[in-house]
Amino acid sequence: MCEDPDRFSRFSARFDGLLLDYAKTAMDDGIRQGLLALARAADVAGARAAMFSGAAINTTEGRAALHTALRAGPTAQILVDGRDVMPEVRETRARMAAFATALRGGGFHAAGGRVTDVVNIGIGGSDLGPAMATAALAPYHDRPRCHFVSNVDGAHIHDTLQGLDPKTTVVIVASKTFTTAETMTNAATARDWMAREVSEPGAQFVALSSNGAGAAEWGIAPERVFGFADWVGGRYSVWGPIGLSLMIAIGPDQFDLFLGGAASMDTHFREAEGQDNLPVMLALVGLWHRQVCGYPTRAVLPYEQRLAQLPDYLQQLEMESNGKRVTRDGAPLSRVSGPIVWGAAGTNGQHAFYQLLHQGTDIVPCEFLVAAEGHEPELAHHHALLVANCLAQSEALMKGRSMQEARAIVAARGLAPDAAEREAHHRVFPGNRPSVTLAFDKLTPRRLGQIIALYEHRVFVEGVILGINSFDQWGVELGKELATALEPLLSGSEGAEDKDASTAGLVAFLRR
Ligand SMILES: O=P(O)(O)OC[C@H]1O[C@H](O)[C@H](O)[C@@H](O)[C@@H]1O
Repeated sequence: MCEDPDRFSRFSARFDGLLLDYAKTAMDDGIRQGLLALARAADVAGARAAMFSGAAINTTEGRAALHTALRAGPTAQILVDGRDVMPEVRETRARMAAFATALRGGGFHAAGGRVTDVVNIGIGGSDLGPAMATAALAPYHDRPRCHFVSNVDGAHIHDTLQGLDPKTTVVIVASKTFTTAETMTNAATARDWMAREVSEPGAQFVALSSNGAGAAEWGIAPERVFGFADWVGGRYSVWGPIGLSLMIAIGPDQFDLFLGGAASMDTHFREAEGQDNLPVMLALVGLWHRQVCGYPTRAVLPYEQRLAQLPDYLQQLEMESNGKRVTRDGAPLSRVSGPIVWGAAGTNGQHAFYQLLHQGTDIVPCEFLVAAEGHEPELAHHHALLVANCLAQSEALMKGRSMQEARAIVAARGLAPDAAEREAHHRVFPGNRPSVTLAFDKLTPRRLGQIIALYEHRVFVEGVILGINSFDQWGVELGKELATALEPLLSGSEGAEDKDASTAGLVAFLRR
């Protein structure tokens, strides 16, 4: 892949301020044509049209997957079961904006006056999206500090609430179902904390949920409940009410730009042809690596500290969507499921796990993300070093270092021949390790919206070609059921005799 001087122009695609470079993969014209033919054969275009139209494509749950409606423009009309859903979407967005504006501007009065801190309590899709996006857009924050609590481990809520003033804190309970055990446990703890100093704690609680009745029963007044339909999947929900903490942090105008970015990616995904279509090409490269080359994992490596949570976010988006063992019809999948997604921010990962990326025996396709510009012009030298590191890594993965080159390096050290030969082996890099780079001008709200939507559509295309339903998540159920049954065993009210030996032994040890 190093020799062809035209590779970059032939194996890259652009949209707006984004550039997708996949020239550092083993892709060639023939492979790309074959993959595009595969997409046509799987009728990706038809599935895409069905998704955007509001058809019930989430067949196992009998509902649409219409997160794109949450970011659709002011004139859009989208019918679900014959009814236009957009008036309600717009009305909720306007209510969110009014609430966020009041909270940011001091129009909302907490017991102690102006709100200083907002705590979002949620887990999975009700946490990862807003937490990731809020961290990503830190340069655009100008009002209350936003905190995120997800883990049922009491340490999480304890450490977050410590130091906050209940009289100037607003708690957002984010849960599509309003039944998730972790979230409801944390929400009750937050309410107790607030009740110690605030006479009417319910007035400082907000609910984001599809279960309006559940929120009302929990004591949150309807004016502070922001609802959404069941056709918004948890991991696709940052664009609507679940994004309220982000909207509070950056303001409704910047939030609109975030939505506008995603909407522009939607249009690009619907209109761009073949290899010009970024989500399609990202998906096809992913399928090529996983299904054809057989690489089991993919590393996501943002060279942007504020995107440090992107790998976590993408783990849910991709692995909960495409980690399935049966097709839409319930037949066993004749291929492997989507890859294991993992990663960390560069340059930190370089000093941790890149050793394996360069010299381990498994090949891990890497996905680098990097911006041309940072938000700290006074620290431009940091940014130059950051970008140099990003490009150096993909270059090193591609080029490697031959035994001959390693020998030359070792020779300069004047070692004895045996020792030199031994050491040279350690200094060989096999190279030809594939990577993709998503480069962009600057991590603005619009660009972040585009990047997230790009990944959503990539997951969709991969799911369609694999023939699976990317919008359900039955695989998380069993653990939840068993946890409910185990809790009384751990609190000691029931014996663990019926459990397997390992579980019973662990219960006995952990119960003390
Ligand atoms: O928003 P909630 O209903 O509380 O659900 C939170 C999360 O929990 C579930 O177990 C699912 O695996 C996730 O897709 C979901 O986002």
